Amino acid sequence: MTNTQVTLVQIDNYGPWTVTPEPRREADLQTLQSRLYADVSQFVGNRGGYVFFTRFDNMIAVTNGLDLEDHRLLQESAGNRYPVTLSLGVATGTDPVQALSDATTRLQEAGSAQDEDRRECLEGRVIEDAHRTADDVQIAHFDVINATGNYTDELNAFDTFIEIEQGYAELMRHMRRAHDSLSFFVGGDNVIVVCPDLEQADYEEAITHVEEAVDVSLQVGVGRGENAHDAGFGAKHALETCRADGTRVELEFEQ
Ligand SMILES: Nc1nc2c(ncn2[C@@H]2O[C@H](COP(=O)(O)OP(=O)(O)OP(=O)(O)O)[C@@H](O)[C@H]2O)c(=O)[nH]1
Repeated sequence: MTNTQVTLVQIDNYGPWTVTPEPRREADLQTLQSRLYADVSQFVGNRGGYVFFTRFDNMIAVTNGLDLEDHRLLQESAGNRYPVTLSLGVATGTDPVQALSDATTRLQEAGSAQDEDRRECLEGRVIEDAHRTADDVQIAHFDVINATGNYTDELNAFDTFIEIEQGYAELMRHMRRAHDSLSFFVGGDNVIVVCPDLEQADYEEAITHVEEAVDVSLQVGVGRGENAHDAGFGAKHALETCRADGTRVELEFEQ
């Protein structure tokens, strides 16, 4: 059984900050957001976790292996180096969507994202070391089949982007509704999905659904591990097997 530890990272009072005392230059906001994401990703990634940029002002992380002390250090380090601060909500569970909902509720109960007095909150609980297992995280790494030949080398860069985004939008909605999973675009033609205990047939169903709905063809590798890196690394190896064998779904673990 999976037991995913999810952390919601929220920039405190960011909306008001972007327009105080007057609107700030957009390029500066984009630079701040991408540097902050890079730093959070490096901090969490060095400890075996994954962070997804999602909306940049709210980022979602899989943090199995990080304890509350690690979370506090992330807040302190970001607060020392950026003009904004971070609040963190943490929750765990067999269903990653439910874990994210619980993490979100904890932050919402601590105060609004635009409450001046809610700063550097850390709410929630992590998985005790003694309860961690080698199957806690299940990650699926989806990729558009031959995106280079079908899109990148054929269409202009914006029309390629539209095709890839269509595939992502359909996959993310379907995985959320039908399979209780969280999907994140990670660049190129790749989508990483944080899953509960799904099986080969679930992934085949999702790929068929996306193909029928928006005519985008996907392949997927799936891995498990004690943290996001281990599960995601297994998924990448399984995806290489898809590429080598021409298969659509590869699991790197026994069902
Ligand atoms: N984040 C991330 N991006 C990747 C990864 N592998 C490839 N990409 C991105 O995906 C783009 C397309 O690469 P591929 O997926 O290998 O190319 P493809 O033409 O779809 O070929 P096949 O996947 O073999 O069908 C690259 O330019 C990268 O931007 C990965 O593991 N992680």
